[in-house]
Amino acid sequence: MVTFPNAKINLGLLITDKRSDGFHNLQSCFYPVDWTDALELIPAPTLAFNSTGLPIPGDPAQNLCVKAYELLRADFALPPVRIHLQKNVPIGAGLGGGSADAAFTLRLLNDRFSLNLSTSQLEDYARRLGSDCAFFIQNKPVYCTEKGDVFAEIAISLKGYYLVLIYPNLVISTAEAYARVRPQQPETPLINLLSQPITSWRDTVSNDFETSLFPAYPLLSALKTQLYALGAVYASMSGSGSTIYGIFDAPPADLNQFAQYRVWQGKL
Ligand SMILES: C[C@](O)(CO)[C@H](O)COP(=O)(O)OP(=O)(O)OC[C@H]1O[C@@H](n2ccc(N)nc2=O)[C@H](O)[C@@H]1O
Ligand SMILES: Nc1ncnc2c1ncn2[C@@H]1O[C@H](COP(=O)(O)OP(=O)(O)OP(=O)(O)O)[C@@H](O)[C@H]1O
Repeated sequence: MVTFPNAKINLGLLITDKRSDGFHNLQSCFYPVDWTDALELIPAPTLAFNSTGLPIPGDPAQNLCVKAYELLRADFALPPVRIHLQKNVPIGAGLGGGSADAAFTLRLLNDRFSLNLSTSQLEDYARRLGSDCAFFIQNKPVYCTEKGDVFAEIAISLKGYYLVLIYPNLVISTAEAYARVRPQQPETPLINLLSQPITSWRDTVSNDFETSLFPAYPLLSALKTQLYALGAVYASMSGSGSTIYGIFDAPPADLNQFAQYRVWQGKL
């Protein structure tokens, strides 16, 4: 069985306070994007994992796909499998790539071995693997709060818009990015700002990680400025970076200026 774990972008990201467990509460909208890895799972004599494509730092035995398998094997009599991951989505990019791989592994195992786990049970397992993981179980636009793993409906559709993602070959660790932020309660909840027309977002919808990361990495704010200069209706950093995205009414004319970076473009 093969599936295609996709990336996400954050439409706004407000970090409101630090929790007693060391994590941060946030407000954001997660929006799925069609930049994908490929994940294959087949029964095998022993558990095996390998990946192709972008190199994944760290021990393969600690890969989030393996962790997802082991999490379910602790509760169910799962047979051994061979997991193959073709890694395309950049890492340390704010695109949730590793989290998607973990969530899609849970979903594949649930389907392949008829575990009959409900959506909310799968989300509970996903939460144990990472804050972003639970989103990828339903994988639809949501408003999220708390650690980024509690979801509410949001009436938002960017259908018809065009998205450009620029990954500037810069790995930003999520933990380090959180360590640099100063949490702050917003005057207006993000959901109210997102309910206004997208043309207003440039002045109202922000990503709090930009405040601490842009001074350290001027390239990131330069990329955002370039996307606005190309006509983006809205541009921002995704998650804890380093990907900068632009939302356009129509495909932008000239992306050659980003040739040295990894660029993804497509319809939303
Ligand atoms: C930046 C976002 O991508 C926004 O969508 C997410 O909040 C990050 O989620 P994630 O990569 O799944 O993060 P996790 O693997 O759960 O946590 C990595 C590290 O980030 C910090 N962390 C993460 C999520 C959160 N709400 N508060 C935090 O402080 C913690 O130091 C944690 O040790
Ligand atoms: N399947 C996987 N894909 C990517 N990274 C993985 C995976 N499994 C484990 N990891 C580990 O997670 C680290 C990346 O985590 P990090 O949260 O910074 O990035 P991310 O998963 O690309 O998404 P985001 O930046 O949105 O959180 C890698 O350095 C790697 O050690």
